[in-house]
Formats: sequence, structure tokens, C-alpha cells
Amino acid sequence: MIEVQRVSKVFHTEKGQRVLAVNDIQLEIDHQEFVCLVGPSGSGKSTLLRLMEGLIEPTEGQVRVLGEPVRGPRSDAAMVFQEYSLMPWRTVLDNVTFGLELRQVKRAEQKKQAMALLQRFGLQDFSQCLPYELSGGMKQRAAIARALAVSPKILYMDEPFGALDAYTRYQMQQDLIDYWVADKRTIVFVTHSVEEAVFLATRVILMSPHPGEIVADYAIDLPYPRNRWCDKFGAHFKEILQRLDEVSRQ
Ligand SMILES: Nc1ncnc2c1ncn2[C@@H]1O[C@H](COP(=O)(O)OP(=O)(O)OP(=O)(O)O)[C@@H](O)[C@H]1O
Repeated sequence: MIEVQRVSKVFHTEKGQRVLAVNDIQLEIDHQEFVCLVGPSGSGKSTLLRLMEGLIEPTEGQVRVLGEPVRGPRSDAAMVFQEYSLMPWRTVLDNVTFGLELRQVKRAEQKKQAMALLQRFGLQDFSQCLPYELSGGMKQRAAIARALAVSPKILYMDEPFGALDAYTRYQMQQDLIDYWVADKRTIVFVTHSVEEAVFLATRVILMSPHPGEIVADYAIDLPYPRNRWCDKFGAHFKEILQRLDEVSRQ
């Protein structure tokens, strides 16, 4: 579904320095995979995600989605960022219907679909609120509902739960995985947390810093819902964390 073919990205800083952010990345992601990108700070996780999304262009190599070269953001993909990407002047409902408006879906149908998503994410009673009236977790639920409203084939998520407290983060992980198990889409998810990656992903890609390269690719063959306290979860967690520790010291 997503093919990253020998992709490198060089940035040029304001001071004229050349930064090789990701180097020679080769990665194939299949339909309905839930892939987490983990790695130390500066290992190029967000850069790789932005390259897949088409927000930036590779310096070398090519990204293809569904067999087509990526030349910009695709209408069948949606994104969720760490900072809640809601429009502050629109109600929660109108944030969720936004993508459907652009697709000229009839208003009654927009509302029906948006309310079903708000219900799924426990926000049905807040549909008429403005974003500032919501907690951080609720805002991020609304942002995810907004992204899902357009039924994207691919969901790109960049540290979506990074700003949340630990308990809200656990709840959000559970909500997201419940959604994905019921309605599988391809998800590419950037996180600093190995625990979060092992809880969510079918596959964890580990990246090294300077330059960002893929150093390991782990299949997480645990059934859903996952139990953080079982031995197998612990074994995956330990294996990836140990390697991350090695990579971070290099
Ligand atoms: N627009 C840019 N201009 C210059 N350098 C950049 C730019 N974007 C990223 N970089 C550099 O590319 C490298 C990779 O950055 P990136 O944000 O992709 O890493 P990351 O693994 O997502 O980091 P973090 O976990 O801290 O968010 C870093 O050295 C960063 O400074």
C-alpha cells in the first residue's frame, strides 16, 4: 500500500548547514497494517511520516501509495498531529463535518456520519461545544474523529497522544485500537513510547539518529485487546527498548 523506495531527505538550515534527516529508507507497509515508528529524538520519524504524507519531497528516492508516486497530500489519507488540529471558531460537530463539507456531502448526511463518530469517541454530548471548552483528551478525540470522518484509507499520526497525561493516554490508546480492530485501516503512527508502540502496532519500526535509518523491524504478533502485564508483551517491550537504548548510545 505504501512503498518508500530508497528515500533520503536533506534539509538546509537557516545557517546553511546540510542535515541528512533520513537516509536510504526502504519500507513497505501493507493494507490494514498498524505500523509504529519509534526512535530517539532526531531520528527522522516525523520526517519519514511527512515524506509518506506528501507534505515534503524526498531529496532522493520515491514514495508510492497504492502504486502512484506521492506528489502532495492525498485525499484518501488523513493526519493527526500532537497539537490538536481543530479550528477554534467551529463547534466540535462542525470540525468533524469539515472534510465532508469539502466533499460536498449533503448536510444531513454530514451530521449523521459526524455524530456516529462523536458517539464512538464519547463526545456526543459535546457536539455544540467550541474546542476551548474541551479537555486535552477530548480535543484529541475530536481531532481523530475529524480525520476519520472522510473514511481515509490511511491515517498518519504524529505523536498524537504525546501531550496527554498518562491515564488519558491509556484511554486514548484503547479507544484508537478498539476503532482499528472494528474498522481496520492502514495506520502509520509516530511515538517516543515503546510501550505505546507494543500496545498498538502490528509492526514496530526502529530508527537510529544522524542520519535516520531503519535499524530494526519487529512484528508484534500479540492478539487484541493487548494485556500490558502479560509475559509476551513484556518480552517485546524489553527487546525493543534494549535495542533503542543501544541505538541511542551510538
Ligand atoms: N525543516 C527542517 N529544517 C532543517 N532541519 C530539519 C527540518 N525538519 C527536521 N530537521 C532535522 O532533521 C532531523 C530529523 O528530525 P525529525 O523531526 O524528523 O526527527 P524525530 O525523530 O521526529 O524527532 P523527535 O522525536 O524529537 O520529534 C533532525 O536533525 C532535525 O533537526
